[in-house]
Amino acid sequence: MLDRSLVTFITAGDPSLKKTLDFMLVLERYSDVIELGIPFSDPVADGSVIQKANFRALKNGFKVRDVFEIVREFREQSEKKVVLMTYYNPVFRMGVEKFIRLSAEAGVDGIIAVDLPADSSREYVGLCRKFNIRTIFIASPNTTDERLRVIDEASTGFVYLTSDYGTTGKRDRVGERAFDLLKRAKKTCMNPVGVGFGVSKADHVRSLIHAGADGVIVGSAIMELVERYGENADENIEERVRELGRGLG
Ligand SMILES: O=P(O)(O)OC[C@@H](O)[C@@H](O)c1c[nH]c2ccccc12
Repeated sequence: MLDRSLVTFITAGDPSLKKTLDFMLVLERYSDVIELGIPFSDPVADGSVIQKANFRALKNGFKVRDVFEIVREFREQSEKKVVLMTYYNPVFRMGVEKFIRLSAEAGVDGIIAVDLPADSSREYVGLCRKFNIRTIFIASPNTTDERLRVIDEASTGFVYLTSDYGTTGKRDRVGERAFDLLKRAKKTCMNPVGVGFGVSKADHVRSLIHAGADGVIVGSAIMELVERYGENADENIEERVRELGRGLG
């Protein structure tokens, strides 16, 4: 699913469903995969920028079903890959099979269920295979090689490497931990690997791709623009994503 790819993340429904579609149509011109986040009331893996985006979207009345409608409308205008990012709770509440089926019908390519451990995902992975949805599981710097193998086996899209401990959010630099994990993952995993958490400058993108990453994921550096400019963020997003893409070489 990744090959020198820029993956761009936005939270669905912030500041509105209509603007989410507009932003996706900006992102798709400069990125290879769009990761669309489903707002959740207790986003424990997220730093303050994306937390606040979640709360704004929920306050605006976002419903999980809305995300399928956005993807359906996006599909009328673009063939770029779309991956849903969600906590497991909304999937579980809707019913796992129904969630995956509605995703597939809308034109979703993959799902990241961020708090579903790879080793308890058998049923979920089987259903994703059935509906032709790629699975993406997450590994972090403290993940052992043995666990990396389990994560790789459950994944069919790519393996998501978090650059650091803690939550999503911009960081000044890409630390050694990210490069260590990347090196281990490239040895251990059959899937392509993407690195996210803190990637916010073209230089970060360049150094990760140079170190062997198949893709990088950028979220907070985009969502902070939505926080600042709201409905009018399109041009700022375009400028930032274009600049980040330069790092792909
Ligand atoms: O925001 P950052 O630091 O650029 O990281 C990407 C991230 O936003 C996106 O992939 C994401 C948003 N919420 C998540 C929760 C868990 C894992 C990943 C995510």
